[in-house]
Amino acid sequence: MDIQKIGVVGAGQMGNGIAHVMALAGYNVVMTDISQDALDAAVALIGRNLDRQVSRDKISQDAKDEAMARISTTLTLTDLGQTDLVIEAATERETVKQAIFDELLPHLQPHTILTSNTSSISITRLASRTDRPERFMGFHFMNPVPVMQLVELIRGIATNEETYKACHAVVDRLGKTAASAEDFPAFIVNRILVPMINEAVYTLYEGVGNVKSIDESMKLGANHPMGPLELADFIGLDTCLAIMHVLHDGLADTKYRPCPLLTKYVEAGWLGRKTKRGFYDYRGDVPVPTR
Ligand SMILES: CC(=O)CC(=O)SCCNC(=O)CCNC(=O)[C@H](O)C(C)(C)COP(=O)(O)OP(=O)(O)OC[C@H]1O[C@@H](n2cnc3c(N)ncnc32)[C@H](O)[C@@H]1OP(=O)(O)O
Ligand SMILES: NC(=O)C1=CN([C@@H]2O[C@H](COP(=O)(O)OP(=O)(O)OC[C@H]3O[C@@H](n4cnc5c(N)ncnc54)[C@H](OP(=O)(O)O)[C@@H]3O)[C@@H](O)[C@H]2O)C=CC1
Repeated sequence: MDIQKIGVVGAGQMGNGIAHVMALAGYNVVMTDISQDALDAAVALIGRNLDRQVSRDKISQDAKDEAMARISTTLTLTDLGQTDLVIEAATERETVKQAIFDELLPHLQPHTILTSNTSSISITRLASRTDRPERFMGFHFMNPVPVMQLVELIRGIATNEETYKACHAVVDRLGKTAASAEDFPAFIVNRILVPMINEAVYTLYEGVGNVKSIDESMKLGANHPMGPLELADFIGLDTCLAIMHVLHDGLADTKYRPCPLLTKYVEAGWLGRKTKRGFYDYRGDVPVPTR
């Protein structure tokens, strides 16, 4: 199947990264969001990230200019009607994703593949409520998208081989590595990574360490590039909590119980870097631990 035009729903940190790498690989991209501010911020950030790649001789100025010219934005979801592949990267809430699919589906061409960048939600369940479960799958990028090599591909129970192969070919064209994961809660990476983050929050909650000592211990003691609390802020605490709920509900095992302190931060609206406060406060020149 020949994929040329790609729709990206949600212009947050994942949506902008997905649009960036797709445009750089030569795909035409239409990005949509409910907020014009989010779209403007995403385009500006893509421009800055591409500039950095130019300044480090990773790409040419022409490649940057061509990539920017391939990205268009719209507030109207139905403008994605002429795309060959849609990647939904909106907020990690099933009702939000469901409402997007309900509005979008009547306008999609029959051949269009619909995918979700969900971190954890059942692909089979999302697919079952669409008109194309055989052309639906999980297309899970890692953050930051321009840097991370892996893309998890998750087939729902009904996903057909042609859809899987077409998505795999897109990952290949991006120069990234596809890993197949079965459709169980949070797939592979987040099944392992997010309980580790949740455990770091319990370590903080129980007073075993503070934010600085926990992050430093894991960076210097386990060679992680970021400490678990810094990483949680980077991912978004709302997303981390949503993933823990999916694991807890989907596997019915108390070992996945979300830490009450993680819930508290989300209740406060302290969602990490994107709201400028989480386990660190980012409002000043340097991040300051909040505990
Ligand atoms: C929740 C989910 O569903 C799944 C997930 O994504 S889980 C999260 C997975 N991601 C991780 O675990 C990331 C862990 N952190 C890291 O790997 C590193 O800290 C990092 C790559 C983010 C930054 O690395 P660093 O060495 O500290 O910083 P730095 O040297 O400034 O950056 C390395 C490169 O990344 C680029 N980069 C860093 N942050 C970036 C961003 N947000 N967007 C685009 N590019 C970025 C830099 O430009 C630099 O590029 P070059 O090599 O071309 O020069
Ligand atoms: N953060 C991460 O590290 C990773 C996240 N993911 C997944 O990617 C998805 C997006 O996450 P992320 O980018 O971090 O989240 P963000 O919160 O950064 O961005 C989500 C964006 O979606 C927008 N949005 C909300 N509702 C709609 C809608 N109905 N139509 C269009 N856009 C909408 C939000 O707008 P507004 O802000 O106005 O609500 C926001 O701009 C989630 O499913 C997440 O689990 C996958 C891999 C890694």
